[in-house]
Amino acid sequence: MKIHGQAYRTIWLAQDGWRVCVIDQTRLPFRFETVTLSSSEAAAEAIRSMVVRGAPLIGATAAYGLALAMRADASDAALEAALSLLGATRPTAVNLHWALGRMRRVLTPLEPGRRAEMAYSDAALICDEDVALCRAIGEHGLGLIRAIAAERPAGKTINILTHCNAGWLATVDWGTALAPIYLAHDAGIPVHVWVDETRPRNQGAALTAYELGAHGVPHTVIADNAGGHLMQHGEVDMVIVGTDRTTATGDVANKIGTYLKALAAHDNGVPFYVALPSTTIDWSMSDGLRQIPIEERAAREVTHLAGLGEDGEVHSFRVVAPGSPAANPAFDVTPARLVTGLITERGVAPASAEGLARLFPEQARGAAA
Ligand SMILES: CSC[C@H]1O[C@H](OP(=O)(O)O)[C@H](O)[C@@H]1O
Repeated sequence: MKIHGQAYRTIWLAQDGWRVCVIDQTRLPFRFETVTLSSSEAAAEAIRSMVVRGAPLIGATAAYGLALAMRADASDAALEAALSLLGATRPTAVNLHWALGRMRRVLTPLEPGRRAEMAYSDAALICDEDVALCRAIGEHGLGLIRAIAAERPAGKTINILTHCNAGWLATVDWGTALAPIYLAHDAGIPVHVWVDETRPRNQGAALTAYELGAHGVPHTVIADNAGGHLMQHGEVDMVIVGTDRTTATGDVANKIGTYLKALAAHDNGVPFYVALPSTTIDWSMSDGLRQIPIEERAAREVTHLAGLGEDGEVHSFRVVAPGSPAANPAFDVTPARLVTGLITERGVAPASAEGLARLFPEQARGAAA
């Protein structure tokens, strides 16, 4: 997408052809800074510290992290060490394990001398594929927005609520939940986005608002607890969120707070859609609540808030009483029964094993085997 008129992806090769550049998302929205990664350890730290975040982008960064590792040492031992290092960074986003598993299958059979070249090639392919998958999600999601607009008075603004950041900053480009919104806006459909701030890391207030503003999409940042009230008063026509891992039966792990929005949507008859590439489906899981690992992040993310001071510098402020403990589960699981539909690159599926198997028969067969 474009920032100040310049097209960007979230991850790209440096001009030297081997180091990897990413946008430092911990500095947004106040500073647009890039980080150049030159080792698998740096790639792992970028994922752990959320310099890069979002399931597809985590997968892409891990893939390039393996390429950096193979450039340094392409031995079997080094490959295994890099897979372990990168695989241990964050537990919930399945794209991480999908990308590492794909790269393992590609690299293991190769002579060490060929591994670096192939790793860079497959990492680039993973990025290009992600862009295409997310663009396709956008097209299918656009169809849903058009259908809702057709049921409203001509020209009425379609109000869409989203949680966290599932925009182009969470992927290589386009995003998942925001891709349909970008396409609807560009097609001239009047859309407005309620942007959940998304405590504690504020990906909504800091990243989604930044993205939508840069693209000229009308939006309003709201407290996380305001969404239910807006739904009760008819101010939300649909909800679209992303996901970090969705089971083969349609249970959805996403940023903490998503489940509460799904409950409010269900109670108010508001369609609740989840946008995802098939790389975010975990075909090995059928019970999200019991099987999906939920990342517990540092208490400091709850007790402190980063913001722009009067001096124009970014500071961290304590917002919790000194000495009070804080808990920080980073994701929750929305059961399939609360999900209206899954917007994938192959179309919109009911949130069920049958619905996903119809769109991805080859994957469902493999999981059943
Ligand atoms: C398209 S994946 C976006 C997904 O990832 C976010 O989590 P995090 O910012 O911690 O990586 C959030 O759950 C988004 O919905």
